[in-house]
Amino acid sequence: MNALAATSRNFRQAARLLGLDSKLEKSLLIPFREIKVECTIPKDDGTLASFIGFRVQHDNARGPMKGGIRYHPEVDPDEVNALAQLMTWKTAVAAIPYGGAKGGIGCAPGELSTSELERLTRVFTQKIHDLIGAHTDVPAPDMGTNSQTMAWILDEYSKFHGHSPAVVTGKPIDLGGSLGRDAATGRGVMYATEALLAEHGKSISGSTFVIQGFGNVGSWAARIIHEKGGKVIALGDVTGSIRNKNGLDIPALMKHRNEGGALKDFHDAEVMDSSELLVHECDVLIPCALGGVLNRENAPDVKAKFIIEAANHPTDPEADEILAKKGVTILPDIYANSGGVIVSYFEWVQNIQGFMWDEEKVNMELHKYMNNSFQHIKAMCKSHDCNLRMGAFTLGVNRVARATLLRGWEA
Ligand SMILES: NC(=O)C1=CN([C@@H]2O[C@H](COP(=O)(O)OP(=O)(O)OC[C@H]3O[C@@H](n4cnc5c(N)ncnc54)[C@H](O)[C@@H]3O)[C@@H](O)[C@H]2O)C=CC1
Ligand SMILES: O=C(O)CCC(=O)C(=O)O
Repeated sequence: MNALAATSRNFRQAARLLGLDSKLEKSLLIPFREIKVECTIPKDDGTLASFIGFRVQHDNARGPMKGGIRYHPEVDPDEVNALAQLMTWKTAVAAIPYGGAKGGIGCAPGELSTSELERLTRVFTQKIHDLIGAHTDVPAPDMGTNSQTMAWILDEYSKFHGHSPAVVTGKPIDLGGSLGRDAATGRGVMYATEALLAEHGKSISGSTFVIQGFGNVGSWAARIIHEKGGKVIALGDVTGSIRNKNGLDIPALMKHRNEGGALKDFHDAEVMDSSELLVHECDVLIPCALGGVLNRENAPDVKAKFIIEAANHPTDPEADEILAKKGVTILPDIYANSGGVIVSYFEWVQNIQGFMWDEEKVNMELHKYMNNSFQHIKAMCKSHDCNLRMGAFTLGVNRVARATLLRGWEA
């Protein structure tokens, strides 16, 4: 099942639990606007290369649409559509005043030079600049993009609309970015994990972790979990996977990676087959890379007791059912990885206020938002007798439905 079919299925299940009117249900599923643009750039060698860029703006009932921009070879319209829809429910679960959007360009960023990436980002921005904005649609980083990408978008957008720091979040601090945004998704993953484990009488310091992905989300999650005393016993990225049953030395691994070393060359670990990573023995499994990685093929072999969905849509519905039967508890993406968009919201607020918060305040507010959402999700689980995914979906969908109805349908 592709990401869009899976996300829409979860939405429909939540709509049924909530008893939503069928016309409202249909209207909430259809995206507000789907943008597809052709982006041609001169490569460094003078030849031309063409790429397709997408931005799907899913819903704006609760506020400006919000969501990342992904650079990856597998970016396709259905996936962007699904990710945009997930953003709508995610911002509602987090109770931040946004709708949902997502964008992407089908490209392999690792195969483009920095100047080619800059040209591509600028051309993409030229094509969509009149459809984004601080009060319409606010992009941010996602897989394959980072604060530098946001700086180029800010600069290109500002040529058309004047200096506009609030048009993107996840910017460099020197351009109005927020302290704590870089670490926010990983830190939010830690707060979410802490809340879930506490419910089960467990703690991060007494648990073992396996993490897939060592980019922005995975490396920060690993680092903060390690700081909290958690033992990260296996870890993998696109280049390979490693393990150490006594716990990987995450600060040393970060240093090794930041000096250009590949995971497999890290001295204090054993190289393992990446196909074993997601089914490795552990208490907590945290996928922090691609979608659909947990499916009917590997779900029966998963040994983790808890799965924290730091990636977007890592578990397909078939795996969801298999894992539920095995008694695995899954903390869903629209809550587990919401730390990133929550601190994006703080960044946007700071840009609009023209006042910068210190990092302590950012992290304290993030903790408060993550804990509040967890309590609200649990309340929905109780009132609808459902699992955490449906608790989060019913919470998010209900908030968007209420906002839509309050705004009215009159033309
Ligand atoms: N950056 C953010 O603030 C947020 C990101 N997310 C989600 O978290 C996930 C990761 O995003 P980022 O860390 O920002 O991306 P990133 O581009 O910084 O890192 C991606 C990581 O995934 C690894 N990876 C890629 N393909 C892989 C494969 N086939 N097998 C194993 N590892 C693979 C890469 O090697 C890299 O370590 C995505 O699903 C993204 O949508 C969710 C919320 C916010
Ligand atoms: O920070 C943001 O605005 C969006 C982050 C994002 O794309 C996500 O949560 O999946």
